[in-house]
Amino acid sequence: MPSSSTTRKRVARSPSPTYKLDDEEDYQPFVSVAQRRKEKLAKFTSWAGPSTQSAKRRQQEQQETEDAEKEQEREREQARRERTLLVEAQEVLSRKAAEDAQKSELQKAQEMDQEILDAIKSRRKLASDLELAQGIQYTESLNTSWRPPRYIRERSDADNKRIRDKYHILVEGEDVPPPIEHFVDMKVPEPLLDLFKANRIVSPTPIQLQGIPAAFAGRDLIGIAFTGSGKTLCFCLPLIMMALEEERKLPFVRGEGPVGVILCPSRELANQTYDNVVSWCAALGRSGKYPQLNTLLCIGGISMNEQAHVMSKGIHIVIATPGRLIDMLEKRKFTFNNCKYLCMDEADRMIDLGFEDDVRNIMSFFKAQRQTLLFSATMPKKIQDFAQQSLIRPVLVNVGRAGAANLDVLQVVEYVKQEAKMVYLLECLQKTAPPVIIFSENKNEVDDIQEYLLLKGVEAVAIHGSKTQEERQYAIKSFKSGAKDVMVASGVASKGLDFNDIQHVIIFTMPKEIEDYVHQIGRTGRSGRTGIATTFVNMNTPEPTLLDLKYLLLEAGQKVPPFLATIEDTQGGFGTGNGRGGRTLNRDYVIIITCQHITLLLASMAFVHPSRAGLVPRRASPEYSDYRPAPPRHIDETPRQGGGYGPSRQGYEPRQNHDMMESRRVQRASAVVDIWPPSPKAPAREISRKKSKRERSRSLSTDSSEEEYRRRKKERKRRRAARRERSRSPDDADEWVVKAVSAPAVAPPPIPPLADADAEAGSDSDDSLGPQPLVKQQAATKRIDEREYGGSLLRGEGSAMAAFLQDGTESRIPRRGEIGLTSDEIAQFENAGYVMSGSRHRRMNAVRIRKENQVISAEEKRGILKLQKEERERREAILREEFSELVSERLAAGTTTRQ
Ligand SMILES: Nc1ncnc2c1ncn2[C@@H]1O[C@H](COP(=O)(O)OP(=O)(O)OP(=O)(O)O)[C@@H](O)[C@H]1O
Repeated sequence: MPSSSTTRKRVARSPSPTYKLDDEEDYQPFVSVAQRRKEKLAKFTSWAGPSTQSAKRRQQEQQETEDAEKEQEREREQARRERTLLVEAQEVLSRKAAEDAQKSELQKAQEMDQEILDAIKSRRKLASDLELAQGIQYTESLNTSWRPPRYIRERSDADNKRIRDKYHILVEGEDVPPPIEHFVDMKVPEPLLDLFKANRIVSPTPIQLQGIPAAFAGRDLIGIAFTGSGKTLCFCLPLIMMALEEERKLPFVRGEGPVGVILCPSRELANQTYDNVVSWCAALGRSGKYPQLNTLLCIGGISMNEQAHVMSKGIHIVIATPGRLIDMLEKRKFTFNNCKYLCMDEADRMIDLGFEDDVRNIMSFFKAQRQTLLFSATMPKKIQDFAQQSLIRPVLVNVGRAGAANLDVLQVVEYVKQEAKMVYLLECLQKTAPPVIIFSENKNEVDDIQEYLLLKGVEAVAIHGSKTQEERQYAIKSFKSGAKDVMVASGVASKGLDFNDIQHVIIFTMPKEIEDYVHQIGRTGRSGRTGIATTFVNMNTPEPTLLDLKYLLLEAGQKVPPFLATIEDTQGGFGTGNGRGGRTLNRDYVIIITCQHITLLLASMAFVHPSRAGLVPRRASPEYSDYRPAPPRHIDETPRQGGGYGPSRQGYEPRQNHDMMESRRVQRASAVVDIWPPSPKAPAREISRKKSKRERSRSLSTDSSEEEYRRRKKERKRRRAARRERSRSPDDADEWVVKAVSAPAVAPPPIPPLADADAEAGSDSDDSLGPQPLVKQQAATKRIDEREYGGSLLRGEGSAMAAFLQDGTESRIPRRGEIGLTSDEIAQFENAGYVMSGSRHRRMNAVRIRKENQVISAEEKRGILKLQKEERERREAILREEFSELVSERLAAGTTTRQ
């Protein structure tokens, strides 16, 4: 094989290189490119000489300064953190005070005036667009059929003032109706009085005793009274009475009504007012004396189908939240054609918290003048002023200061660090027994608190604006019924809700506005009971709020904790700047005085919401979930058929139906009915205070009549003394004076001339003393009946008197002294043909009946008692006998069985 034969050639290889690792002379260490560039750069800069070095120094110095500044800033930050917000706020305020001090008094006054002018300029009256556009201005209050009882009408102004002072009631306004201290005197229907009594409502509270008469009289009203003082009754009762009257005039048919509407800022409050009104109307209806009234609850979150039964009839009263009411009115579910009454509960909150446009919108649905009532426990002066401009001859009834806390609430303010609040809450709950309400401004916090309490085993429910209507209703219901001990709530439950006997209110987070605080603590200490309110504050609580709180505590005579006491008002009593709460009223007051002349000049000008003028941040409270901004309304400039401007609401209504409703409205307006119970008589205490007619006429009389009066008075005195003397004599024991009639009754002798009779009867018929003459002379043969004896006799009395004169020899006349005449004098009058006056005769009749009913003499009575005794003894004897028989039988039976 040739391949095998090939020989391998030897190749001489070059020797392998030798590395001299330990040779360091030529060694070049690896230097990265970046490093090399850096070195090169350094070389270049070193070539730049001494100027570069100085730049380096500068750089270094700069660095140092920066570091120092940073250090200082850090120290400042640390110091800032260590300082409380209160100190900071105080510094700001003192800086502001120093600035203010530099301003002249004139400048300050000008600024204030400018502030209020700005507010006034763009604010319009609370009236409908139609009224504003047409310049309709009502000058007279609504006319009603209610009149106070005569004795109250005749009461002097000084007496009225005395009553108001007694109850600490302040009133403003022209011709204010008198205060009335009893429901009966207000002419409240009897079925309601009974119901009130059953609910322990016996006499009116101060706001009621002045507010109800004013509202009954048809006056526009601003009612301010502390929480739990019974304002609800004060504005519901007049509406109920008005509805009763309208229904009586002409019963409401489907599509008619309502007569009046009550607006509430929250659904829960509307629900509660609805319950009250329904129960009061039901009591009236049940009595059978008054017609049944239909009340509609009109709030968001419920289906109106649930109330289809109400809608299918005429509606008398609507209780609503603004959003749903506008919705219903716009859908023409009902109209305000017959509506004459508008009440806003918690009115300041409604006007101030973003409902103003809604309220204005609602007002534009009214077709005629209405009676407007605004009620609240808090009513800053600005709102009062604004409201007064919008009302007609308003009466302002103020019990205590607007915005003052209820004095029945013990207020405790505690400094609790934010992180310690939750734990402290549990401890705080131990203070009292349930039920307890905890308020927090923040919905998330409300949920957190509820969760925490549930975890700790506390039966708690929560309510706030983001909960569904069912959840809200469940919370209220279970808390009211006592199934849950604690309710955690946001502001939505703070106004107007009347829970049973709340023991303790805990304010977890202090609300920014002091009015909200007043409403929140007002859930306890209601209708005369006492309660506790504990409020947590800390450095997060704004200083102005703390200041308001401090002044509120001072005003209510409560303990001010040291940390609150140290806070000083650096603005010298001129308020917190929010322009509303507590102490800020001073400021409002000053503004009103300094600007009084301007206000007068601007009386006809429109008003603006302070928020629009940039005075108060405008916000719609998120708690009021019913709040919807008013839809933009197109104001049509063309006058319409019905006269007026604005969107036509009549256009939707079928003409025929409208005509019918209109004619019914006119018919109702022209009808006159009287639903008021009769005027009660003046109670004894009033009579003693009241000047008698004679006294009054005496003050106007001449000298001769004065003499005559004295003579008569003397004569009366003499007769009275003689009567007393006789009554003391032992032989005067005979009770009855029997008129001696010698012959069968004859016609009465000729009566005195009528002129005398007139003179006698001319005085007050009820109060006149002595007998009354016959109206006309009777034929001698004619049998006389009651008619002939005058209309003043009650039925039956005349016949008795006729019988007395004609038939009876045994007829009796009253006891001596009972009518201020002796029996002889009476006999003389009787013989002359007089009969007794109405009031005296009534008494005589009563005595006669009593005597006639008294069928047994003392002798007979003794006989009866004797008989009764004998009868009792007889029966006892029988019983004894029966018993001894029974015993002997048993004994005999026992002996036989033993044998
Ligand atoms: N004349 C009265 N006498 C006794 N209790 C009354 C009287 N009038 C009302 N009340 C009771 O007082 C409680 C509080 O009444 P109401 O809710 O009307 O107070 P309010 O002034 O409207 O309170 P708020 O300002 O919180 O809304 C109710 O339970 C009510 O039944």
